[in-house]
Amino acid sequence: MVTRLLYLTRHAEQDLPEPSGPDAGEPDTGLSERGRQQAILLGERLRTRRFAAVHHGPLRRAAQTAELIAKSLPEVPVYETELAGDHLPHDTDPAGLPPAYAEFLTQFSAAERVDGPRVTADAVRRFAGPVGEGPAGGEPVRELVVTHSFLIAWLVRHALDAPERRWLGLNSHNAGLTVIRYSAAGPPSLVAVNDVAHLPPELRAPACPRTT
Ligand SMILES: O=C(O)[C@@H](CO)OP(=O)(O)O
Repeated sequence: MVTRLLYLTRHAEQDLPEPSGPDAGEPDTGLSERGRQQAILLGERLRTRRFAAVHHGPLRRAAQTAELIAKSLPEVPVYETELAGDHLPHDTDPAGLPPAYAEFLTQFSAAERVDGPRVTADAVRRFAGPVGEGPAGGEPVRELVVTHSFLIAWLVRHALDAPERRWLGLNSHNAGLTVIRYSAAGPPSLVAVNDVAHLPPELRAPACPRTT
């Protein structure tokens, strides 16, 4: 088995229009100008690493982030995958949770509570473990996944073997970097969590507010 270094980033800042009504839903918009700068800087930070692939979710904010990062990673294949999409990772029982978390969970439909955990379990099977084969010479396989806050929270929780409800409250910065190391020698280790050293202070957005 070959060690996998899984690089995870939440998409860069989204360009959000003014809310158009309580039932408008979340629009599938691309990046703001700040978001574009965040993505470019993350790409420059990753430029010296050798990646096997970049994967991104289908929504425009993730696709555009991946596209800008990939400009710094020529030769690296880029794949769109639903596994990196924005899904509720777990149908968490609100009983006993702090009221803010319980309230947060009420927004998800029955379908989202079934489909999200199923896709997320597939994502764990695909990304969260060492790989069967890799480059010669013992070099780890690096993959970058450009995704959304929920999947990063779930993979961090999974790496720590923390109770399932603890995905709540793990929030990611736009274009923040989390790196998880999976080897056959032991449990996953968190190499970096929500690292924004590549962003100047003015580009460090506050953490995703949804579950705080
Ligand atoms: O909607 C949100 O709060 C998160 C959930 O994953 O998505 P995003 O990272 O796209 O903001």
